Amino acid sequence: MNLLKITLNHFKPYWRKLMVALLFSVIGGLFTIVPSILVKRLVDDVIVGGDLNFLFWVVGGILGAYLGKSLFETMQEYVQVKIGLDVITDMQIRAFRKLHRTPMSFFSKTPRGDMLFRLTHDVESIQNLNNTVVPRILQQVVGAVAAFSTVFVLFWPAAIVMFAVFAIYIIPSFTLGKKMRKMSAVQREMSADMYQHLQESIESVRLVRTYQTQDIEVGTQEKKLSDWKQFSIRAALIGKVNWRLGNLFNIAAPGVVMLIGGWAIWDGTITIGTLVACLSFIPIMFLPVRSMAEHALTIQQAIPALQRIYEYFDLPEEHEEKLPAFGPVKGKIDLQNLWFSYPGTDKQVLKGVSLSLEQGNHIGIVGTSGGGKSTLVQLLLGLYEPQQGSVMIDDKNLFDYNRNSFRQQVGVVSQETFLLNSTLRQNLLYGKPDATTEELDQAVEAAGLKELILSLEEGYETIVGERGLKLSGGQRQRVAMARAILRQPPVLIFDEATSSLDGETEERVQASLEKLIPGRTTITIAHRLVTVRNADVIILLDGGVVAEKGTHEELLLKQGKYYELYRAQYSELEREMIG
Ligand SMILES: Nc1ncnc2c1ncn2[C@@H]1O[C@H](COP(=O)(O)OP(=O)(O)OP(=O)(O)O)[C@@H](O)[C@H]1O
Repeated sequence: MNLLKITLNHFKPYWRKLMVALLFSVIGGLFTIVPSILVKRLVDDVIVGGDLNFLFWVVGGILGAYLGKSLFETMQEYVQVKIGLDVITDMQIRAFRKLHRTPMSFFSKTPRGDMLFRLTHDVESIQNLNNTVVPRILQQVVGAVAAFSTVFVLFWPAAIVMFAVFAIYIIPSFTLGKKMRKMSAVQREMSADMYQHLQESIESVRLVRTYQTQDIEVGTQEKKLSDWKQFSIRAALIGKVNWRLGNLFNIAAPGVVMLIGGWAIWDGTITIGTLVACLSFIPIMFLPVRSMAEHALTIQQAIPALQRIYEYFDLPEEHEEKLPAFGPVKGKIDLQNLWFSYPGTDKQVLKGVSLSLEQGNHIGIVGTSGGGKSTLVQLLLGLYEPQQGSVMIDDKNLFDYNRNSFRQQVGVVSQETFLLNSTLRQNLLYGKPDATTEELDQAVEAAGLKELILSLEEGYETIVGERGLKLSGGQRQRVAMARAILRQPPVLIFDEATSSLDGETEERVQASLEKLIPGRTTITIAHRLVTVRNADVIILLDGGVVAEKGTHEELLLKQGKYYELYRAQYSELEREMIG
């Protein structure tokens, strides 16, 4: 990965602003050298030459140069901070967008903490570099170039000596810098790992309390922190050595310049003022180097951070954006001979599953736990691609189209309902942001949520709390249903939509669902057979194969696995009632 190339590409759209920043910094740099030149005149004309009138010019000039430098450098910093923030925003959004486009398999193998760390802390590290270090170093580099050129004109041997000292310094500093960069990358990984553990631990606080594993959790974090601490101490030591090295050369350079300068004055080649000016240029010339050593940590942290963000730019995309849109879905579904194992695993989850649904049909999928029911739905939604077989919707191969345009026309209600930490209205509109109030009211009514909304003081504007915890399971489920209804989707998928509810609530939710089904192709996954008994066809998935297929009555008559499940789930009396 070419870090520099990708970074420069990000700055490309802002090249005009960058030029402005550079111009300001060059003007600021010119003001930087004015005081040293005036000091030369002070020594030669005022102190040695006795021209006291010039003293006022010197003092006024130094003051004016300081004001000019401050003004232009502030303007440069302002422009650069703006560019920096623009670039950082672009990078974060690019990585975030990529995450939302990458195949689902990425999420099964990547810890959430790691993703969050990259999009927050790594971005922050780059921001620190962009906002403070880069503008300052640019000013200092421009100042150093101006100072070097002036020394060259005034007394070139001094410039050569300074350059040589600088070159000698750079070699060890470069080696140390390389080591620091490597250590910083490891440190970054360690920090991300700690963040991930903290996040997991806090998220699973109920589990931790129930199983009384607080001490294990804290112990694990302590161990991680201790390793990180040891490593950080070593990294800091190398940083300090690097900085001291910079200081050493900062002292060595004036010594050598004094030596050759003193000789040249004695020789009559230069004036005392020239030597004083040359000496006063030395700190300006070494400033960028010292600054780099001083900010080494920020710089070294930002490099792996950049690398980690750029890794996301290279993530594969689930499908090509340029694929054609699916167009209006009618609802004919034909899954042919699907073979599937999750990426990175060997286990065949689906082994040649086929099923066909005409538009408006209702299919029930039942079976043993882990039989592949949810996986089948994920394939149907194009979230994963089968290794073999085809997913045909309305006689079109789903994978030849932009899958998002198909998913937009599918209503999914699953066991786990994700609610935003926002108002009920916003949660409902998630299914169709541009829905009218009338459509919203109708969906709420159909999902049996009207009573609840009327009973709430703030109605639609009630905040449903983080993860919707202020709503009961049944209410959450109905919000999910209203979302699905709002879309008026031609295809509906219920994945254990009612399984976590108590009997009474389930019946009410089920009744709302039944109202939704007519005219739409519907797939219902359920453990409880009563949920699917009205389906046109039911398949029983067992170990990744369709073990049985038929209507509720046909499957009962068959007296196979479906019948066994039925007997296991219901008592004789219940069986008589269900039929
Ligand atoms: N993201 C994943 N990565 C790897 N394996 C997975 C993943 N999701 C599910 N599996 C495996 O695939 C198999 C089928 O899982 P699936 O969730 O489709 O079963 P299911 O029939 O819906 O089960 P249940 O009724 O318990 O919800 C299981 O063995 C499961 O361990």
